[in-house]
Amino acid sequence: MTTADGASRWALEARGLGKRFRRVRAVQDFSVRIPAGAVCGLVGPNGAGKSTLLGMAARILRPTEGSLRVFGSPVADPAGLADTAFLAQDKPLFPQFTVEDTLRMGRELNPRWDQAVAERIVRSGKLPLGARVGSLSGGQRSRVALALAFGKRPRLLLLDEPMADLDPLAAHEVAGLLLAEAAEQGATVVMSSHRLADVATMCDHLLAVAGGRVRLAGETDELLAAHRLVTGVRLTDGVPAEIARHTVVESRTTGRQFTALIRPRGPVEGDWKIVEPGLEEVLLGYLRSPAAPPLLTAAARIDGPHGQEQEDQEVTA
Ligand SMILES: Nc1ncnc2c1ncn2[C@@H]1O[C@H](COP(=O)(O)OP(=O)(O)OP(=O)(O)O)[C@@H](O)[C@H]1O
Repeated sequence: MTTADGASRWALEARGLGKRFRRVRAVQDFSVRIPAGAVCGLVGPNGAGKSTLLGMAARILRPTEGSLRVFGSPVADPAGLADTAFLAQDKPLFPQFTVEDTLRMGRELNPRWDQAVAERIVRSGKLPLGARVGSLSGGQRSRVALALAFGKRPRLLLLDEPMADLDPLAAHEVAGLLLAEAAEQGATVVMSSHRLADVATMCDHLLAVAGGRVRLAGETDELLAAHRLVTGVRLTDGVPAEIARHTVVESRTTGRQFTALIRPRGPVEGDWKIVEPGLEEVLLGYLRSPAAPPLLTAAARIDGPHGQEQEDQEVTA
């Protein structure tokens, strides 16, 4: 689908996407889309396929199944390369280069380079342009790597754990910088992270993966609003019948106390305490329960032969 000016509404569209490394299926049956302009958190346990997915979108890895489109063009089309910036987990930079050399390299390699943007990011961290990259702290190196990425003026910024090695203060600073630059440039950001607090504060979209498959995808608010956390005193063994008629993502019992994360299919009957769960409760529920059906909001879902099935939802407290 395209907008009035002909641009694709979707930054990423995966249809039946898969990546196999010999016997390992790192990504499989992956059908999802991320709208242009989203700041999307990519979350999941170690080995879930997050880096593989980012690597395919960044054109570093070639899909072995299905298709992947970036702003409507097949990922194999070299024309889209200039639109994408990728910040790998280890933020590769040349340690012998100064900050200034690094920005010069960015300028020489990228036809759309914006020196003012790159310098603003570096200067706002009070980094001397003459400092050698190898002498910088982890947080300062992250800032240089982000300057290099944003200097490209990308439409799509793919970040693999951008804040993993930062202290809380530096992480807060880098998060603010990232959101401000992304908003100013109108860029779409897909950012993998194990730091759920960062994802909750920064991201308006979520893509949760496990075992190379989509578990949750769509607008964060909508995903959370589709769930309820139900607690109360259990009177029978197993999941009480009035709860079992909803989609039960996860349930547990401690003594006589029963707790369940559900996707309500209508009003929840019975004497239960019912609240809307937080991001961490929802994510952990899905990651602990591989058999729970995935949930994709209408914006994230791709219908068709490779699209995921989704149940009808009716959310009521
Ligand atoms: N080059 C490779 N060769 C073989 N197997 C690979 C390769 N890259 C990734 N894998 C495998 O693919 C699966 C997904 O790995 P990936 O790095 O995408 O996970 P991840 O979600 O990014 O994990 P983490 O949170 O630990 O960074 C893992 O089982 C991993 O061992």
